[in-house]
Amino acid sequence: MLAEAVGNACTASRNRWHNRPVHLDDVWLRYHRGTPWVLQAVNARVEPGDIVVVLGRNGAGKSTLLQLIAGVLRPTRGRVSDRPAVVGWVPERFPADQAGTVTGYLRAMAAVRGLRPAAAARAVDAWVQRLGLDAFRDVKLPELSKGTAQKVGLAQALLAPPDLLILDEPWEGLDAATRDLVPGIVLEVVARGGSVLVSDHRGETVRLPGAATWTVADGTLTTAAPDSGQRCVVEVAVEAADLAGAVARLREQGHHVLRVREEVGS
Ligand SMILES: Nc1ncnc2c1ncn2[C@@H]1O[C@H](COP(=O)(O)OP(=O)(O)OP(=O)(O)O)[C@@H](O)[C@H]1O
Repeated sequence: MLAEAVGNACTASRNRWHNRPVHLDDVWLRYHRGTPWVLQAVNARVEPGDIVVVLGRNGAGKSTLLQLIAGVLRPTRGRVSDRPAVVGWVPERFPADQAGTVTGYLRAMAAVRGLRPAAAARAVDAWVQRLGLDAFRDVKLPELSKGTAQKVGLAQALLAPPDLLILDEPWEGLDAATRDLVPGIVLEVVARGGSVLVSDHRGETVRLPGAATWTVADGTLTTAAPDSGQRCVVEVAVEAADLAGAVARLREQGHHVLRVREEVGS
């Protein structure tokens, strides 16, 4: 199901103009005729470079909204337009009841995303290493633990660098070590001009400082821009021989250097 959904999302959106905001125009969704609306009259845009955290209680409609933006669901009314060429979608629960091994599945997903076999193999190796999946390369998907399956779900979304990365509750299913990798992965997507949406019902937004927040409640969406006064601490390791120069450059660029210490374990 995921392969099909991702394939649909990719082909439906291929050839669209890159680096334009994704628009949601008067989007309404209900799952079945005659049932209550899950989302009503939603208008929003996701700019390139945006990080958006989607908040809301259980059942509020966060996953529904993310799936509409990913192109996995179609609005009942209204439209989602200007979705970029490569959309990475990580569902809340990776559907592990599929045939194949971890590497077999990931290579197939890389092919769905248009990677040639050599590039696919390189991308799979890189993400298998980075996400600590090496020991599970030849394990069949249904035999994976829930947390390991979630990592495969994350890897498949990153095989081709996504212009839009959509993570549904990444803090829920992933192990602690992988959760710690998520902010860095998000920043890499944004640094390349992509945008990222992350849903979160546990209030772990602190892991993504500088993000805009969207709140889903009673079928409506309320958006809030990032706090413009907020500052973040970035730890940067530099060569000791270049320390003075690096500190001077950071100060020239207007950054506040808080302290300098030796890197432990280097
Ligand atoms: N496939 C579906 N068919 C019918 N109703 C659905 C379906 N998926 C979700 N819903 C309903 O739509 C509403 C919104 O669900 P959704 O999963 O989007 O909420 P959520 O905010 O992501 O919740 P959670 O935090 O628990 O994941 C809920 O009432 C849910 O029961």
